[in-house]
Amino acid sequence: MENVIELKNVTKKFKDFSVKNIDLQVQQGFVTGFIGANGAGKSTTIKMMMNLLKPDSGEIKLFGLDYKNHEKAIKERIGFVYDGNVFFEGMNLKDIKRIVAPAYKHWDDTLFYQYVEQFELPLNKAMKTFSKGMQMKASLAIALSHHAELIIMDEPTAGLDPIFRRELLALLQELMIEGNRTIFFSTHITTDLDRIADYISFMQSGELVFNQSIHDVAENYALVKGGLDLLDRDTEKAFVHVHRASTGFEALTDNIKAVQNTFGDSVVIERASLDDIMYYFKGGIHHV
Ligand SMILES: Nc1ncnc2c1ncn2[C@@H]1O[C@H](COP(=O)(O)OP(=O)(O)OP(=O)(O)O)[C@@H](O)[C@H]1O
Repeated sequence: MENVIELKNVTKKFKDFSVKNIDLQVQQGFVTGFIGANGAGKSTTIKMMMNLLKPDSGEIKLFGLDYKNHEKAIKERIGFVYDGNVFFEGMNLKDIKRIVAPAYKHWDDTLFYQYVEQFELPLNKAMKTFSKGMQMKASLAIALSHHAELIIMDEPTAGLDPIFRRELLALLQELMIEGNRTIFFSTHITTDLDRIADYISFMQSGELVFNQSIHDVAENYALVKGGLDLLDRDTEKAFVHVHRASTGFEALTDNIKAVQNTFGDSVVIERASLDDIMYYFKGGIHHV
């Protein structure tokens, strides 16, 4: 299976924060949701994938190509959407299209106008008058109109109303029918991912905690509830993190089998949501 995105040991250091030793492979033909708390390093990683930021060390390849020698060829194949006004504020969508279209070999005017109509976007109004949702739609219409094989989005659903968010997810699903497309996007709305993601990449404090299929995440992680008397130095090893309350404990495990072997029927094991997983990881790996 071809890796559309490949990061090998990628590191980027800022004054107070680093993205560290990221190894990530994104396979062709799947949707990957990129999750993590505020400031985890998602946007920094996406910017490096887009060559908007240079890593201090490590290797980044898109479609097996590096940016040093193949920037134009790579960008031709990517549709990039991010939360923020990419375009010149005073311009309208028609002017922007006139500038952007010639940059792409596979630009499709018919498709562009189809999205403009579908997203109900005005062509002659200055972009600065657009609402956040309209700006996101405009950014999407441009990104989708050159038959990109890979769509990379940084929080595309942020600031969108629930109806358009759902429409956007349906649109992304439709785009995936073509088979060889790949979508990689960051989001804080993890329930969106239950609808469309095949893989989940989870970043915390500048490190990639995992990149797993949504099926494996469900198989590997669970919430465990039980009495405090069950916890000791050894039994706690089965957990990523434990929360204690006077009524008992609640913990996240990444090893359901070990929990079953250790505790048997004396604990309750429940499905962990992506939010649960992020919440417990934030508590830190806690083996006593
Ligand atoms: N150019 C920069 N110079 C210095 N620090 C930076 C720079 N860009 C990002 N950072 C810092 O890196 C950290 C990670 O930021 P980043 O935007 O990658 O996180 P994120 O996971 O996308 O967060 P959010 O979900 O809130 O958008 C933050 O602490 C931020 O302040």
